[in-house]
Amino acid sequence: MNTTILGYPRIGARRELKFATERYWAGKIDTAELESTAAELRRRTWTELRDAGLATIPSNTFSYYDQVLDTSVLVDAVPERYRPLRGLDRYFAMARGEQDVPALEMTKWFDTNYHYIVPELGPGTAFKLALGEECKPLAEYREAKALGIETRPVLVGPLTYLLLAKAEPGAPAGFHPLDLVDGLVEVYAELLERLSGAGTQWVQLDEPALVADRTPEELAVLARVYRRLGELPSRPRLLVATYFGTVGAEALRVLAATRVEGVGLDFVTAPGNLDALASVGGLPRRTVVAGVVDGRNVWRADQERAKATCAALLGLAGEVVVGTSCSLLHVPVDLDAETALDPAVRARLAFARQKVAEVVAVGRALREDVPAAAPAPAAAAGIDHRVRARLDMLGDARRGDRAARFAAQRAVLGLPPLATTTIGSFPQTGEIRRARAEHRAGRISGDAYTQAMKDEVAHVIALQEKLGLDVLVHGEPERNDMVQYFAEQLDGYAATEHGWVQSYGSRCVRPPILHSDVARPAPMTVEWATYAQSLTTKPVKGMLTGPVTMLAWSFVRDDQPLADTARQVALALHDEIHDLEAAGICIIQVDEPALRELLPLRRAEQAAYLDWAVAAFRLATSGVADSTQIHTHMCYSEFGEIIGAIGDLDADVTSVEAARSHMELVGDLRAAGYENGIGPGVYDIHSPRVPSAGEMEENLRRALQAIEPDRLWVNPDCGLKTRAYPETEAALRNLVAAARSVRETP
Ligand SMILES: Nc1nc2c(c(=O)[nH]1)N[C@@H](CNc1ccc(C(=O)N[C@@H](CCC(=O)N[C@@H](CCC(=O)N[C@@H](CCC(=O)O)C(=O)O)C(=O)O)C(=O)O)cc1)CN2
Ligand code: MET
Ligand SMILES: [Zn+2]
Repeated sequence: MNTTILGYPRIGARRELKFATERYWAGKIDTAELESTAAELRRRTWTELRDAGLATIPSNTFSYYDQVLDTSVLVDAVPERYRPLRGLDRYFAMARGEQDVPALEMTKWFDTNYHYIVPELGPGTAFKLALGEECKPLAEYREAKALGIETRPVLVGPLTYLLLAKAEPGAPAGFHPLDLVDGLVEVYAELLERLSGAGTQWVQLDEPALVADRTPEELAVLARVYRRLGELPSRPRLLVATYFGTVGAEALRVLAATRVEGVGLDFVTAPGNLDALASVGGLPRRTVVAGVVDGRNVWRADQERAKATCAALLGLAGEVVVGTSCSLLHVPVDLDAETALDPAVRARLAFARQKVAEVVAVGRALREDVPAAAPAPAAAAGIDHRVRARLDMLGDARRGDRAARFAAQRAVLGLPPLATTTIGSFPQTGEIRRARAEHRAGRISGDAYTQAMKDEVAHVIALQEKLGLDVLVHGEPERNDMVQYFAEQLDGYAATEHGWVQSYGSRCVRPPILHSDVARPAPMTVEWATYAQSLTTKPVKGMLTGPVTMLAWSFVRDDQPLADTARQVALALHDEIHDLEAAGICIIQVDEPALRELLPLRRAEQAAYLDWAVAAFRLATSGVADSTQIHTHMCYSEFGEIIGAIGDLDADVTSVEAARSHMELVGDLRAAGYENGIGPGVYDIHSPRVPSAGEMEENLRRALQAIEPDRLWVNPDCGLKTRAYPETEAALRNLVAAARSVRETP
């Protein structure tokens, strides 16, 4: 039985790529050194996969920043403003921006916490294949081959690429990136011919866009793309990989009518793929890569079940290949690196390396027709009867009337129109992280660590007063991450030491593992908030992470509905909010940046999700005084489908990422009936670039066309933790100046 995986983490078991890239950006190493680190990581991955006994090994799963950006560079979809730059400098400028060239947009990759760089296309985009060393899939294929390893290059499929792209600013109204399909397909055709010339046997074209609802026009494009590629006289065999959901029968029928040799289907998220396959009469002469090992969650596979799924497929496909449900990019590298996990939890886990072994084991069990070696993973989980009883008793979660709240808050807070604030975090400096690492390693005491963080809070408060911000934050220095920090204090969650997963570019997260019932043994943030508030007469916002985001950015138990788990987290937050309120904190922000992320890809499933997601937020924020102002924050999103839900959260103020999408959102929110405060991010914090006061002022004036000044808040588009102090201070100074200037001359 053939075995494969759809992709592998590229950041390195010890985040080697992250550190090398950041050193390159800081000018501490040169291109050659960065490239040699990258080559070493690729070599290790390929040899490890080969040595694990995997039959077919993917390549071109490496990236310096993002695979969609790689594709843009590969097909020369490089907007004019980056053209004066070359090579890696151009590549990183597209990803991160430079002082006078803003970055491309970045957004969520489907329903994951991975972010891709959005291609910007226009009628004038002329696709052209990058050649030589710049032709990355070919270069990587040859590099692996030189190591004696035959690989299957992985490409973003043309349809998915175009569907993820956006029209460049100023493109004619009727233009859609899909209009460019013919030109793009010719570039893929040329690439396939070149790969074939180099000896490539199989190419994987990732088309996860096929698991969302697609129009007949889009399906027609799908047909056009794969008919053309299928007809090429000399080409590798084509595996069209889908993942994250159920492929529609229509899309499968389209693929079946082309010469595509293989299709990848996700049987973990979407057992319905079995029916979809059956409904088109199977794919009798094709290869089906059966995604039976979960590429997105960390639970050990039930190998007997995986084997049974593959066995059920045998009658529906010409060949069945045991595989992962998606790329392993979304899970940590190696469970063996974890030494401190509770053994009972650990026994239930598998990370990327272990998942490769699971794929190989299922393949062997099928081939040799023996039972799969490992027993089914032990069932969950600690039950907390008290939490369950409280949740059973809770009634309707609601707050007072909007107008009454607005008046009560105005009386208590007395804020100016266009109130200025930030999203919560201030720069996480090397010193802060070092202090935390020292504390973790036992080299400094808990008291010394706490003191160092308090000093940082005092510094952040003083800085905000100096800058003249209206609503202050404590800066979150004590938090390693906005989810992990809370997870470490809640029962039912476990944290990893090395379980890093790429979130975007060089940025990684260690998603905690939610394995049992969640409960809050003690207040989590009250001391930090009250300490910060004691240093200033201006209001300090308390800062919490909302229930949906606490799930979206964790690995969550799959033995009960997410909605039930969300209510447990919401109850813990509810208690925290009441403790903050009792301690005199008048403004509390409950971040839900991942509200959009968990939205099901299929429209039919979205309403049910939004119901429980909104209910969890409302449960968390229910019962506070009218005069307590609840904020929420969202970022990285196409907000279209959730715009109604944002209103239903009924936060008093919502700050949203809008800088890279030019304030359109304020009007959209109002049009959807949202009446509370809005803080559209007036500048993009993901880039070190410092926007001028004039630029931010322009954004504010645009926003004022859709909202009254006393409902408009002025803030960056996300937290400042990834920035350094010099640019942060400069940008915030400009932000305050912009707000003042608009207040003075409306
Ligand atoms: N979970 C999550 N998902 C999210 C976001 C988020 O904030 N959290 N934001 C959005 C964007 N994604 C982001 C993801 C990561 C980071 C980020 O800054 N990550 C940091 C790591 C953050 C962290 O956990 N830091 C820890 C551990 C730091 C660390 O590695 N320390 C070193 C030592 C460092 C030293 O000695 O200087 C070590 O232990 O080896 C801490 O502060 O304690 C990074 O990659 O650099 C930012 C945004 C969407 N998804
Ligand atoms: C990814 S949303 C970040 C919100 C958080 N309060 C911060 O400022 O970092
Ligand atoms: Zn944010």
